[in-house]
Amino acid sequence: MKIFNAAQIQALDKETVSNQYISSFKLMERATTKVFEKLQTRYKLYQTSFVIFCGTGNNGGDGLTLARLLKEGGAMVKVFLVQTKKYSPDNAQNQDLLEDRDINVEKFNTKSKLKVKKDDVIVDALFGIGLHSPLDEEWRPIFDFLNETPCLERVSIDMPSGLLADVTTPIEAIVFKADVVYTFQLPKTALLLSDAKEYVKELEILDIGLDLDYIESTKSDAYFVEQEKVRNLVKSGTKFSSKDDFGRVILIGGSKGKIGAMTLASKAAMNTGSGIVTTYVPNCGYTILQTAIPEVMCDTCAGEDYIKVFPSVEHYDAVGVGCGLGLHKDTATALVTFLKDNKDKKLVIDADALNIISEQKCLDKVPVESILTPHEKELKRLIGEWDNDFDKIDKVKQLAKKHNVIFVLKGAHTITIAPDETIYFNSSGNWGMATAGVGDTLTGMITSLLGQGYTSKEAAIVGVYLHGLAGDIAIENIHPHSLVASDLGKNISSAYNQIAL
Ligand SMILES: NC(=O)C1=CN([C@@H]2O[C@H](COP(=O)(O)OP(=O)(O)OC[C@H]3O[C@@H](n4cnc5c(N)ncnc54)[C@H](OP(=O)(O)O)[C@@H]3O)[C@@H](O)[C@H]2O)[C@@H](O)CC1
Ligand SMILES: [K+]
Repeated sequence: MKIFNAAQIQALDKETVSNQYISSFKLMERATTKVFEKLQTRYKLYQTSFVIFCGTGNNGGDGLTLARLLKEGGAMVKVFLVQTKKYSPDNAQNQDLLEDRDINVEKFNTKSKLKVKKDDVIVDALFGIGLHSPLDEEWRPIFDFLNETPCLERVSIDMPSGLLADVTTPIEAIVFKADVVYTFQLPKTALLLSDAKEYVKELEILDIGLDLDYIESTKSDAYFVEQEKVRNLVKSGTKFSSKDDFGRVILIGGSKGKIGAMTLASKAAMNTGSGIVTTYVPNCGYTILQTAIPEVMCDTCAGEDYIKVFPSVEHYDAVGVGCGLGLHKDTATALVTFLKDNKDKKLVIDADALNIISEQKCLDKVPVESILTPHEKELKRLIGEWDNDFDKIDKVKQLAKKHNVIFVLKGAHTITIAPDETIYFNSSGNWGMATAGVGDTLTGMITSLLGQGYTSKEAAIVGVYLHGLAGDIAIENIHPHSLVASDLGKNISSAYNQIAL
């Protein structure tokens, strides 16, 4: 699914109205009906009272439409409407339709005293994608009230008001803190970034039937990766496949006390479908690995507790480096030599291998089309501080382009950034996955896919999605708090099955 900026969405809105021969009023009704249907399943309408805050534009128009639909659905509804001289035409038309409906509509300004009861649902329909700059300070008392007053839940239509869709919103800006945001048709970049975590606790994208031809023909560099995209990329075996067809991969890493990372990565590589997985660990890991995973071959180096020499990787289709590797200076020297000696080998680089690359300042030695999978701290060591998420993405984009490598920035919507400056936000996964070893599992999975013949970009996109989906399937039976990295490995098979459906 493409991600559009606000201007592109507004153009899409116009194209839809023109190509589908409908009025913008009808489109608003269609969009809001989708929100209404969501609220209908979220709450028992006849027992719930909604206080809807409406702005002066079409976001406010959605709020007014919703008020009518909720009232018809049996809910109690109260509307606060921003006082102004000029409302958008669809907003004004929906105001007219509220007359004689026994809905209390109260006009307010930034100095007004508002009232919400503790079991009301607050609906924020103040500003949507028409917001052109951060809100003025005069709005602070209103938003402080909306964000702090006790209520049942906070719902935003399209955008949490105050959040800009496709450029950064300053940290101190005034923004509504939504429990759930129902956004129309396509996600907006700001909704997917961790900077917005306080404002978007849950996100749902509602298909409102906007013009598909326009979406198809409009260029975008950013995508939201969903199941359908991954389904089209996943390869399957044939009756005559042999283990050689599924790639031979090697995972290099481990140090005393961190062999578990290699166990997780190797097991995940097997479960993702590699024909043959070899692990290369220091001596202390040999018995552990051979006992833990009979399917994996184990090779060791001269070092007892850490890796002193890297192996030859000539005969492998893909190489994963870094899980549990440690930062011993001999390991660091060996890694730098390894990078220099294997310029033509695409690598998956994670954890301490990334930390060593930062310390040794040798990103330029990383083979082209390698995949780097840093979490936030590892990324900071690589690129330094950033001002905000948009700045972070820009910096990584430049680096990916300069070195011709892929970055996988692990997080809530793990972001894959390719050297051609395309960006992929992942849609699968859950908070239970914020636990040790989950990154090692991902490294094993991506390495496996690379070994199976996926391009680097595909391996990253598919690996990240599959990994998140395995986590989502795991929490069907395990509480997110109790999820551990091994649960992901166990559910890769179910994730494949679900994608194939
Ligand atoms: N996409 C779709 O297909 C569909 C979209 N739909 C809905 O339309 C919404 C977009 O509506 P929209 O364009 O009318 O803009 P909206 O967000 O209501 O705000 C406009 C008002 O805010 C004002 N304003 C702006 N910045 C400001 C600031 N910093 N501080 C103060 N004021 C500021 C601005 O003022 P002005 O720019 O005129 O000076 C204007 O008065 C979209 O989010 C979705 O909910 C659905 O109905 C149907 C399908
Ligand atoms: K809103």
